[in-house]
Amino acid sequence: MQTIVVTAAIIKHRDRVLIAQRKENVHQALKWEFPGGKLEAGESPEQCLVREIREELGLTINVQKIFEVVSHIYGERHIILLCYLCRLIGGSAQTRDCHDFRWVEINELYFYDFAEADLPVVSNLQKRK
Ligand SMILES: Nc1nc2c([nH]c(=O)n2[C@H]2C[C@H](O)[C@@H](COP(=O)(O)OP(=O)(O)OP(=O)(O)O)O2)c(=O)[nH]1
Ligand SMILES: [Mg+2]
Repeated sequence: MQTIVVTAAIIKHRDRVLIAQRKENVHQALKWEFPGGKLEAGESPEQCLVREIREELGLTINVQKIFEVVSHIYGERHIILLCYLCRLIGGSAQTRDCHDFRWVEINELYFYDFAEADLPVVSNLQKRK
């Protein structure tokens, strides 16, 4: 089994959080997630998140602190998901490398079909609201 390290950004802005929908024809296609991606060689998790959020949504963020670490197995893929609280510092979101995105209230997160690894993160966000 392969283990991959993935970063995910919880970007809160005016009582809403940014969620993204994964593209068609990728792992977990069309599921909703906290945007981010795989750590590349030599990169810190913070650098990875800043890069991924620019690539996928065209936004500039500050990575603030770790919120949750999730270990999840999807068949033959084991992911370690590092979820960070982030602050938006520039840009307005565009669908550069995602299918869609939404700014949603924390109590609306339940309406979206999230990737399985995100379910504990969604419920923790709702608890700590
Ligand atoms: N970014 C992100 N990935 C997640 C979340 N939940 C979840 O199960 N994943 C999984 C889906 C994928 O198997 C893996 C992340 O891969 P990815 O496809 O986003 O990676 P990437 O952005 O670097 O894209 P690529 O270069 O591989 O195309 O983690 C989440 O909330 N955010
Ligand atoms: Mg990604």
